Amino acid sequence: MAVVSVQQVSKIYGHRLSLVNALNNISFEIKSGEFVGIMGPSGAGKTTLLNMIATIDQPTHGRVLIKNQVVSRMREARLANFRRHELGFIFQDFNLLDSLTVRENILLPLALDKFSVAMIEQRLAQVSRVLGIGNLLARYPDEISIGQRQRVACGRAMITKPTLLLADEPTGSLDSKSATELLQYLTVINRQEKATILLVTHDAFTASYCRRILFIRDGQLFSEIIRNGNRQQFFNQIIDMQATIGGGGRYNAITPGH
Ligand SMILES: Nc1ncnc2c1ncn2[C@@H]1O[C@H](COP(=O)(O)OP(=O)(O)OP(=O)(O)O)[C@@H](O)[C@H]1O
Repeated sequence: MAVVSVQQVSKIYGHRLSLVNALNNISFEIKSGEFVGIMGPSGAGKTTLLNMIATIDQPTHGRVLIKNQVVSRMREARLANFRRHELGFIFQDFNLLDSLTVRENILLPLALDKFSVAMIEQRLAQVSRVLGIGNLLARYPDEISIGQRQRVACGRAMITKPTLLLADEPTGSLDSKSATELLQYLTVINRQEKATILLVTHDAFTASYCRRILFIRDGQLFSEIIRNGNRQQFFNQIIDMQATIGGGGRYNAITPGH
């Protein structure tokens, strides 16, 4: 089943005299349980595309469906509810609240729902186990490492068991060891929790954990590669494609093998 269906989406920013065609008639689908990356040179339209799928922004033309619902035309009140139940977000800068404990941060998305205490505890235990943060629950964000903070942010994104986990440069603020750990956790989440994951990255090492990469350039789908062999081979394929597409990335690739 297609979890995400992007149908002939275009996005034009600006006014009559200064129009920017950020996305240009782009179409693709993401199936349930996939782990997909979006890559492309700076200005290619990656964030714009992620924002459309995240329901943060709306296309100028075309439509975006998530679980067969047209989110690109949904009214805000319904959208807020949809977002809260169906989507999980992981940002580069974590967005944790410093005045709340790790436990409170993770449970925040459940605050508006009426779940039983037993259900909440069970889900928290599950998420903490998958992410290895069970011993950090009583601490505050400034009492844990950067890598642990990103795992907590990941826990908060997962707590509602969202249909789709969206990540914008999730390893951008992490050192290579923490980045590797996070990517291994995302792989476990993808396999064990059957979470569909979509991430945007400039970094070939991060992208090599995905199973499929969509490359975009000038707001259009340029190419797509699917992982068949091991991660090192996929990493090399990604580097080759980056060279083909031109522009590479803003960040230096973290070399694999860490
Ligand atoms: N709010 C906006 N108003 C006008 N133009 C915009 C706006 N947001 C993005 N753009 C333009 O749309 C194009 C795509 O931008 P976008 O941020 O999606 O690219 P990106 O691939 O995410 O780039 P980067 O890798 O540098 O983050 C760029 O030309 C950008 O300048």
